Amino acid sequence: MKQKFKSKKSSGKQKRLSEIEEIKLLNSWIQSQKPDSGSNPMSLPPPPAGAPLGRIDADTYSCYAGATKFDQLPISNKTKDGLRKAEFVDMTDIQRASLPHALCGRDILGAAKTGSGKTLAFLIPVLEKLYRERWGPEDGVGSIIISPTRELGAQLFDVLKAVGKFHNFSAGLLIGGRKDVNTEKEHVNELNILVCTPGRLLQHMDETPNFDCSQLQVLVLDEADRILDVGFKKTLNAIISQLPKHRQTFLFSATQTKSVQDLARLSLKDPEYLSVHEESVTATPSSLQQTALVVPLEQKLDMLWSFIKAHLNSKILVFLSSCKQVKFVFETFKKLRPGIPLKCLHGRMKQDKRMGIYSEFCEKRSVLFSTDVASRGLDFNKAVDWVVQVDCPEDVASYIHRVGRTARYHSGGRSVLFLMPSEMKMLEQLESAKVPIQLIKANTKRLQPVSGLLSALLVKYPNFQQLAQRAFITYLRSIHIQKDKEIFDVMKLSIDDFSASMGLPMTPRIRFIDQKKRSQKMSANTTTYLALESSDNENALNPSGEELEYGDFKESNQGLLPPTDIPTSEVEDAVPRTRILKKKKLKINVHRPLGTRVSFDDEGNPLAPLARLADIKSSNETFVVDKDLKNEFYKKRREELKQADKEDKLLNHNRLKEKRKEKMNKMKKRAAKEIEDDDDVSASEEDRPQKRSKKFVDCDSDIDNKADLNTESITVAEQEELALKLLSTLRP
Ligand SMILES: Nc1ncnc2c1ncn2[C@@H]1O[C@H](COP(=O)(O)OP(=O)(O)OP(=O)(O)O)[C@@H](O)[C@H]1O
Repeated sequence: MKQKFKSKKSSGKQKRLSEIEEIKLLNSWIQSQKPDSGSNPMSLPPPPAGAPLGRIDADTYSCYAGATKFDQLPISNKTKDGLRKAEFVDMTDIQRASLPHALCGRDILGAAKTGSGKTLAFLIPVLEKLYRERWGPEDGVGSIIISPTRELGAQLFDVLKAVGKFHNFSAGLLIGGRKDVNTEKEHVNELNILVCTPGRLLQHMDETPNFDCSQLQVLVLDEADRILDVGFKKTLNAIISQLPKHRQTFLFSATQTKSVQDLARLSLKDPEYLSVHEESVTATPSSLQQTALVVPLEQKLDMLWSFIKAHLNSKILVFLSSCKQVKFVFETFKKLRPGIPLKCLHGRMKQDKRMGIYSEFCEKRSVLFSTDVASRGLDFNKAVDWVVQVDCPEDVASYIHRVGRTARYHSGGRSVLFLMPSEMKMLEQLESAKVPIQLIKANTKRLQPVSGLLSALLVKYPNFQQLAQRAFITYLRSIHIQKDKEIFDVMKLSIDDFSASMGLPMTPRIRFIDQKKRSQKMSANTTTYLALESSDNENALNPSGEELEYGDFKESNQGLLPPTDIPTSEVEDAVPRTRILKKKKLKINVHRPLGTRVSFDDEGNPLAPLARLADIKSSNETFVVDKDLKNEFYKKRREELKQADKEDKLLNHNRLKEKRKEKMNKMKKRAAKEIEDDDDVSASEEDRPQKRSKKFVDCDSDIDNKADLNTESITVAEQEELALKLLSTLRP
């Protein structure tokens, strides 16, 4: 037993010694054969087949910069074993270009087409850095890998587990939507590698006691351009401010940021910019066949239905622009049973369900309706056959990531983009960004209309009507908030036909469109009005000022992120007009700012009150309000209001006085009459209490007061009479 313990101890020591030896060798190899800064290792010749690797003699090492296989790199045996086990042998272009630089400690900005193996390009150097630093459990967080979505985080974590299988690091997946945040908090400080979404990471930074990243060695931003855009700006800035500046940083994406500001925010030090496909003829994988179809808005659902029916043996990923649309199309199509399993994925789903759907779609032939939550990074296990973009992506980058869910690594794939006639400019933008897309004509003869079926469904299942209304509104709103107004113009859409195509019996009224129409009319009349009211309008159009959801996705960037929760108040649809008006009357907005009341000029044009004070300052008809005049205007208005208030108070006071006087008169008259009656009737002594009791019961007929009756002081006859009177007051 003792011997066994001894031999175990000595084998552990042996292992440590050999690890130290290995690290020493790796460090010397890396340092001696460093590629030149700014060079692209892919341009170097690969080591000749059968040539010795690593140390050749005392001070000579093999050149690793031109390596084409993982085995030729100065990486640990543990990583090599992990790679081998996962069947990774040859490197892809981005791996060949970036790994030699990353291994020698440089910051990397890596760009390569979708599905080209960027994940390993940053995971291998993370493992190697910590290994060479002999990172252990007591050293805490050594590397943070940030992903914009939970699903991508989970996928990265799986690859890390596979490649790092033989290492001893502890790693954790920290993503939103998980209930076990408290357990996470207990263990997060013991983790060496964190794979996380920005929100969850910041939550730990804010809430977990003693959460310490001060020793961080490597920071990775996967889908860097997405994480650096406005949606994550605040969160990322808060995270960065808590990280040490002295670290290695990797930024990877298929559509990389080149913004100097972004790089400055991350304090990158002379980063290596490795864009391996920049010279490529196309920006998308060459094995991807891309087509576009002109589909008017009102035919989109018919086209999608027909497409699904014609591809029942395929794995299809369908992109729509909002959660509500995904829900509507998924629920209604599911009821119509197209003959292929349907699934949906969006940011409003519970995390467990999201993960379940993601894994199922990896395994089975089916149709997955999704928002942009599935647009980046996801590598669905068995190839996706088709990517269908029913709603136009917000920009070229978004298009590239969406279609990139198919044709990954060496496999092929196809994609189709539905474009409305008003969105044809997108085709030009794609072509100029080197996206080879072919415009084809839809065969409308084979179109299988679905609108009739949807109408029937909406009648049968009233809750579908609500779904349809919300989907209708969120779609229009998603168009409205797009930045590129040349492509996205909500006013160009045939809204009634669209509503009918969804099976809706009436077109829902939408405030922001009504407002837009009104303001268009007004802008024809007066520029002043618009200039003064514009900020108000904006609030009305985006009432929550919401951080819109992109998957997780309480994350903003108006374009990328599908607008999700439109308040139901924006739906004014099928409710009769009178009811709406009634409701509206009750809703008085007490917070309505002064100056939004509309006045009219002599010709009947609407005029904002302050417009009267406006001066035309320049020839381009900009109206400027004089500050003094404005103050005077408000002062006068305040005085007017004060005066009106005073008058109101006086009026009320007089009214109350009058009422009191009337009451007094009535009482006086009644008393006088009673005295008269007493004089007329010669009543006996016994009669008197009767009178008193009568007074009691008659008094306001208040039956609740009956307990106050002083029954002790009155006779039986009086009591009987009282009881009778009481009963008569109770009778209906
Ligand atoms: N060297 C390699 N040998 C074989 N397969 C690889 C290699 N590197 C990556 N792959 C495979 O290629 C596929 C795509 O890799 P990965 O997800 O890293 O692509 P990506 O460039 O990050 O894509 P995206 O831009 O969409 O995020 C994965 O299935 C991965 O297993």
